[in-house]
Amino acid sequence: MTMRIDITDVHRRYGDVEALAGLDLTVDSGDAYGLVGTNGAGKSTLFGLIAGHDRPDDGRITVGGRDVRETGWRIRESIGVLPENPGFPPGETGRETLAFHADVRGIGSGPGDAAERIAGAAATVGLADAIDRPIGGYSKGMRRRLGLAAALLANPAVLLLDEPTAGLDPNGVAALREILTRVRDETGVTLLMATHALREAERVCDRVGVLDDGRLVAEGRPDDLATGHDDGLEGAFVSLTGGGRDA
Ligand SMILES: Nc1ncnc2c1ncn2[C@@H]1O[C@H](COP(=O)(O)OP(=O)(O)OP(=O)(O)O)[C@@H](O)[C@H]1O
Repeated sequence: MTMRIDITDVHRRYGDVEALAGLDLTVDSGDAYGLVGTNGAGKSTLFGLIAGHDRPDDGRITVGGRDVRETGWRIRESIGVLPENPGFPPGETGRETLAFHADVRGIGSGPGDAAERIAGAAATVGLADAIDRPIGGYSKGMRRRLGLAAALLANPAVLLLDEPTAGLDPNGVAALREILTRVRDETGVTLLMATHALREAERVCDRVGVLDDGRLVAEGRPDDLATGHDDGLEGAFVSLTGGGRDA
């Protein structure tokens, strides 16, 4: 199953700060969309709203045509989230942590079902051999992949990835890219990825949107956006966001 994301005139204010200022954005079913923006542009705020952890002050967000505020847990099971820094207990094994996530989210109703999902998700992210080792011994890339396995447990139709490659070495970045490409090919999942890694967005995403001060200031295919800029997408980003003044 795959689902489209529609964000229409969404506002979210924190006191005087307007984190999202009338955001309109659509991610087509099965597309990979890269949301790039300056620090504080509103990316994490948007993810919290889509995942149903927070509510917009105005506007509407639908996933698969259903309002994320009204449809409760069933729609949220369709959305997998990889937070930038998933906190995992270092003394637990990967399997114990995934079992906890499956339990909390009610994944796997029949006997053996959750265990099967856990083994499948671990294999998908290349952690089958490490799944019974304590997470304290995992590298950053392995912890990120464990976070991805947790997000994949429910076989989501939509994946939200917040800075998935931040802090990873080039091998870790390549491994994550390979996994995401495979998951997309196999499941047709819709992917929305917030990132500062512009070259990665160029490689992975069908479309890229530039978020600045809570609004989308440009979007398109990465090569179209990059056209006319010596530094490709990076040059386009700098000129669109005023040189990254908050960085
Ligand atoms: N809980 C909060 N209370 C007050 N202000 C907040 C809160 N959450 C976010 N903000 C503000 O809203 C704006 C958008 O923040 P957000 O974290 O969504 O941006 P971001 O694009 O994810 O940034 P980064 O790239 O640094 O992670 C910022 O000005 C931030 O300071």
